[in-house]
Amino acid sequence: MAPPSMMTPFLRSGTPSQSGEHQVSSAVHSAVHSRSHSPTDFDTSYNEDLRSQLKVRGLLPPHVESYELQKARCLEQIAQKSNPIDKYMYLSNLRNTNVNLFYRLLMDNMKEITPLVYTPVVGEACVKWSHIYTQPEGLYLSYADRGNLRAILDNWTAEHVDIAVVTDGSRILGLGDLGVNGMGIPVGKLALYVGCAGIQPDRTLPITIDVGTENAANLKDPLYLGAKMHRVSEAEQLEFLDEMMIALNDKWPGLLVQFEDFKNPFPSLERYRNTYTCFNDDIQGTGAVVLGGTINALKNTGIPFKDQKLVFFGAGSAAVGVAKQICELFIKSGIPESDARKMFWLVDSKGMVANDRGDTLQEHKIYFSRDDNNGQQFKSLEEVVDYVKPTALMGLSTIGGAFTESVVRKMASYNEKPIIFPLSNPSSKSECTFEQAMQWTNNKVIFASGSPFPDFEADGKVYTPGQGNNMYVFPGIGLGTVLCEAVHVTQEMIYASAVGLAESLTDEEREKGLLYPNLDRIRSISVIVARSVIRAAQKENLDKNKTLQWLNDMELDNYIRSKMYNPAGGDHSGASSPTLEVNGQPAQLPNL
Ligand SMILES: NC(=O)C1=CN([C@@H]2O[C@H](COP(=O)(O)OP(=O)(O)OC[C@H]3O[C@@H](n4cnc5c(N)ncnc54)[C@H](OP(=O)(O)O)[C@@H]3O)[C@@H](O)[C@H]2O)C=CC1
Ligand SMILES: CC(=O)C(=O)O
Ligand SMILES: [Mg+2]
Repeated sequence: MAPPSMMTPFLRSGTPSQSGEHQVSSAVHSAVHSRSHSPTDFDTSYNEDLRSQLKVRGLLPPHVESYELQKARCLEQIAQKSNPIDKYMYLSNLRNTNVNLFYRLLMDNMKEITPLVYTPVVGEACVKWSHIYTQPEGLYLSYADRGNLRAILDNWTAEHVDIAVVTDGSRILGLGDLGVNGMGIPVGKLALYVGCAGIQPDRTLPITIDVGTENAANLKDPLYLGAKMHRVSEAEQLEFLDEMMIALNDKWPGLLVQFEDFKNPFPSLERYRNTYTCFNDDIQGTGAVVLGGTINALKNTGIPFKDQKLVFFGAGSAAVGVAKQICELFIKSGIPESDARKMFWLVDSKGMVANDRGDTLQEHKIYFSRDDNNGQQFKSLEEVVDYVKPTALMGLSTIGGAFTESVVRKMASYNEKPIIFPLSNPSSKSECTFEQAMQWTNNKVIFASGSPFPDFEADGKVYTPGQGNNMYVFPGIGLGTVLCEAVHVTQEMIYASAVGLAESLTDEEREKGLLYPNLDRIRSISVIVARSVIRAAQKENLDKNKTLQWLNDMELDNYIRSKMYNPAGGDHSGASSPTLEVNGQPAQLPNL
């Protein structure tokens, strides 16, 4: 996302940035006119009238192009780049110079482009961030600026911000502490907010807080863009976050803050969930997306809930978030809580999580810690799988390849249809691949992974893997929260998003045994998720926008669609009137 000063046609305010606007626009294009141009003015699809209005006649090549031609050029250029990081950089540049074209391209080619702007390629981009950096794409809040954060927010000139995604860079995907190089994650998540749920691009704000890093390579790297210091203490970080939350809500009251990729995300979630409008995507969004897929997977096994046994490899924020959401499904189905929590076995770096293991368990592991292992301790995943004989195996460990052939074959020997979800990101950290899971289970596996894998062909049949990635829910959670102006994001709203997702499968998708809908339908899925979230917020009386209560579901869906950003036409669900403005007036859009 370009800073708003680089996106003039979307901006409703004419407020110049304190420092950036003149500098940025002159860097893009020498100021040959009194009116400084935004990069977004340079769109070859603009017709003659619009070119005149914008004073860009002569600055653009003469041929007025259809979107199809523009798209063909973009796709050709992407195809010509020989490595993923070059494709990522091309797309970043396109987003910063022609936001409409970027989002049309993304929306029309979700399956192909999402992996280039999100997992897996965003992982590589983050690792290399300080080396591939060309321009600011979000707000960097430095520890050195504590006490002054409110003033720094004024440098971001957007009049409105609906959603901010914030990371401290301490656990970027499964790649560890990347410090400020983690900026690729808020940028990528917000691109999906726009592409998947139609949040207005100029109302999104990627934030990376720089509170140090423990990444030794970054600390030594002369090109590293963050402060060369070790991380501040947990208490100091919380104090900094307190200041940030106050400042954000002062500048943009009621904005939604999404916390992302914190190594220890529990303290901030507990601290802010009942005070501000916020959620943690790794605990709650992941919990919801995996619950949604699990609801469909459990149906496919035909095994009653009470007989399900789930082993989690990894017992961090994502694993516990997922286990809690699935546990809630069991409880809501009538299984007593004391029995439901016993259907889960967690495995961390020290082995199976049990009360008598001899170490002090972190707070978040205690709920699912076993007390029925009669003193037996299991160090390896395989030992736990032998002991439990699970119906489902979930991977949220950051350990690529951890679901070995032996483990996966055992899952297949215990189950007619084993559920195996290697959910760690990016692809290099996936606990196994789709191909491996298929081959080692004789194609019986019910599968979803965090990062995308290609289809697998066997016996003349094409099998499609599920992608259990929170990208299926966080855009809709955000959209619903923003539209009904929910004051908090509650567990009921998160749970509702999962149920909405699970129910969004078409009959055809169900017949094929899919767990998640086709990604090409993501905009309509986000409408369903948003509606589910809004209804849940209304039930809890957390919605400030009461007018939506009067709408039936069809009317509410139409309302949601009408509010979704749509880049200048195209046959996308949720098409709304274009947002392009010229000198504060709605622009006549070219007929694309
Ligand atoms: N698919 C999706 O949508 C999402 C996927 N994820 C992915 O999940 C992964 C984990 O994220 P998160 O929970 O936040 O990270 P955490 O760091 O909080 O958790 C990682 C967990 O894995 C355990 N672990 C690490 N090494 C081993 C090992 N060798 N053997 C067994 N367990 C091990 C850790 O053990 P210990 O507790 O002992 O340190 C910890 O419990 C990441 O790869 C992330 O990309 C996250 C969010 C969404
Ligand atoms: C997808 C995601 O949020 C993660 O891997 O952290
Ligand atoms: Mg994450």
